[in-house]
Amino acid sequence: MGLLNAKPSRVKRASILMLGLDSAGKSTLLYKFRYKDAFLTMPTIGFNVDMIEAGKDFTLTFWDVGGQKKMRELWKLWQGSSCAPGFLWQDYTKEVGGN
Ligand SMILES: Nc1nc2c(ncn2[C@@H]2O[C@H](COP(=O)(O)OP(=O)(O)OP(=O)(O)O)[C@@H](O)[C@H]2O)c(=O)[nH]1
Ligand SMILES: [Mg+2]
Repeated sequence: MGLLNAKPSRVKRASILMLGLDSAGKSTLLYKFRYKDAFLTMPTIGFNVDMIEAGKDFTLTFWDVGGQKKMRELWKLWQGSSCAPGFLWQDYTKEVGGN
């Protein structure tokens, strides 16, 4: 009964799938979004999932999937899902080289 009377949630939700090779910086970016700070990360085994309130009525769910070769097998699990794919690659040489 309670469920029948429940009002539909006004909160909008979206999911972002973070894909990229190992050490591209996916987990670092997610922790930065989540905690506004850089974290010491470990290579992701499997995946991390985190929900972030992006606005008053808007939440984003991030799926951060490990990018090591043996983890890339998992990527296909999200095939056909409603997640928006976000590919991440990184060229750190620009940071250290100053180009
Ligand atoms: N210089 C520099 N290092 C970074 C940056 N982003 C991440 N790193 C470093 O790169 C390493 C790997 O970062 P992660 O965020 O764990 O990489 P990942 O893409 O999650 O890797 P997997 O979990 O193995 O798929 C860590 O030592 C980070 O500190 C960046 O923008 N600049
Ligand atoms: Mg990671």
